[in-house]
Amino acid sequence: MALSRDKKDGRELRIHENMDELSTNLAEYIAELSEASVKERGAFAIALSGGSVISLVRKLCEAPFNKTVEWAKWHIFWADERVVAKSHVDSNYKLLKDNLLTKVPTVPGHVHSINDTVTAEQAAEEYEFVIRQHVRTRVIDVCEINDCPKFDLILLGMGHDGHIASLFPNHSALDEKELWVTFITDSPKPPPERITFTLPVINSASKVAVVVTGGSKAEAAHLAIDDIGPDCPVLPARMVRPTEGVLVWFLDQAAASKLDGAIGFSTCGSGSLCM
Ligand SMILES: O=C(O)[C@H](O)[C@@H](O)[C@H](O)[C@H](O)COP(=O)(O)O
Repeated sequence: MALSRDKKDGRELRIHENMDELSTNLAEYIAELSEASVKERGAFAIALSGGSVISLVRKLCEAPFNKTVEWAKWHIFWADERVVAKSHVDSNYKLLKDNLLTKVPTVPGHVHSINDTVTAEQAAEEYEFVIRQHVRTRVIDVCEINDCPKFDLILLGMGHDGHIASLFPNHSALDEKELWVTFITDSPKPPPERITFTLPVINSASKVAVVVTGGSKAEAAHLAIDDIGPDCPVLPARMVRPTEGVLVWFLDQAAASKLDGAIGFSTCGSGSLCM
């Protein structure tokens, strides 16, 4: 039974007993968002990160999701991507292609990967142009407050250091407020060259889901989620605070083990936790 705790400032915490429960809950969440977006806008604009979250997304290849999700309405982007060939083992495009895109009927023309033949700087520039085109046609919605793209869902993992997408602690990319897509050439997590959404784009999304599993990330999850006071190190994951949208954390019990009050959960109704 998934446990979840609604936090009053627009954030929700869902803690799961095991990976199968987490992957099922995540798939249900994504399928629900897809259905709502297609109904409302005729499209579902999703941006995904790389890492272990994609192994959990594989659940969407199974029944009922593989048949019930309107895959042809999906427009797929990457919240960050390594600047390597799309066939390279480090490519987030290859990761999603191998785990999802070859297994469900998405439309190839709706899969928007980076240009892997240019520099990181050029790839970021071109990717932003592609996103701008899709905002203009409203395939991607727009955030009325700041004219940023308003993705229906941005799906992120989190590193042990609290990085999200390719926004790493104390990196200048965190300060980028104008560009929608920027690039780095010194990623502490290899490979070094990456493009990444900037925080304004991430925080303009309708929904942001951050998926964190494993005890090695428990401290970062605590620092990212709990109210720690003014001396709290500001991890990139803590800077994910959607302006109008909703942030949902999907954690397993190991990753949640250092959260304040994590032991105080009790389930009520459909697995939602009543504080
Ligand atoms: O391209 C990347 O490296 C990812 O986008 C990165 O942000 C990833 O999501 C985290 O590092 C978590 O990765 P794991 O879940 O595999 O630890």
